[in-house]
Amino acid sequence: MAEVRTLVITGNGTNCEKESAFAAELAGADSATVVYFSDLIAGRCRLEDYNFLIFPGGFLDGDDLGAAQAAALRWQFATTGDGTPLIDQLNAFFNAGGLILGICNGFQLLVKLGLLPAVGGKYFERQVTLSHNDSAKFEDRWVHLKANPKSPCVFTKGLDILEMPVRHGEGKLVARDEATLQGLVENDLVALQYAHPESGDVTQEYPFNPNGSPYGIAGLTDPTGRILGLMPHPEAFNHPTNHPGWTRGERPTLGTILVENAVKYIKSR
Ligand SMILES: NC(=O)CC[C@H](N)C(=O)O
Repeated sequence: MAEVRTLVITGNGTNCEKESAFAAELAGADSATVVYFSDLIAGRCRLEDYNFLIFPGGFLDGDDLGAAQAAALRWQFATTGDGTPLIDQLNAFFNAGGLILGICNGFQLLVKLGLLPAVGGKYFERQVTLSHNDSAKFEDRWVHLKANPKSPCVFTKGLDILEMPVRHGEGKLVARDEATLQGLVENDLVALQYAHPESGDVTQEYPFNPNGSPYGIAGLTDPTGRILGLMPHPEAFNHPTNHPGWTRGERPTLGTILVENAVKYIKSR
């Protein structure tokens, strides 16, 4: 049984790193370490020592130039203590079978880095982006999600309807053209979609779809299913009392089930 060594990367404006590490601990990970991006640059921490990487939510660089845009450039061009490109470590981490979870701002980073959706196995090539919500304002509310049973995603395996909070200003998936969007759907890279709370059907209706994302896209995976990026916050629903309906007896599945699935997957290898 493989040991689950989780790394949560913080600094430059993330704000959900502790909750993300807590979610991994709760899910049974053997360790969950929070490190600053600067620790990677200085060579004090190496990605090869871990097998589960979490990019947490927040406001990297204050969302200047677009959410996670500056951070994506930092990842692309930074070199580490020994002068080698940091991106090589990330590439090697993924090729060694590591799992990657990007939550909200972390999802924006994965998309801008081109790690998602990687249609056709083309990694580190930006294919889509996440842009301003149709409402043109920050959306802070609970949403219903439907997991796509056909998706290869290891995080959403066996799941159906989930509930989680969203809190973002730039959550609408935007592609160059309709064919690109179709490619995501046809390749089952859409892992999670906003759903109507009553029918459970995928929805474009505001506010159930909080940002106007086409096909209700709330989360994407890559062709291997080992990367998940999503706008909602699974780590923020780690106990029944987090849910607004808990005093009425509502007990939906915790958001942290996504992290549990990841931990189980690594342990089963
Ligand atoms: N909660 C988050 O991670 C927010 C992401 C980003 N800052 C946005 O507003 O879209």
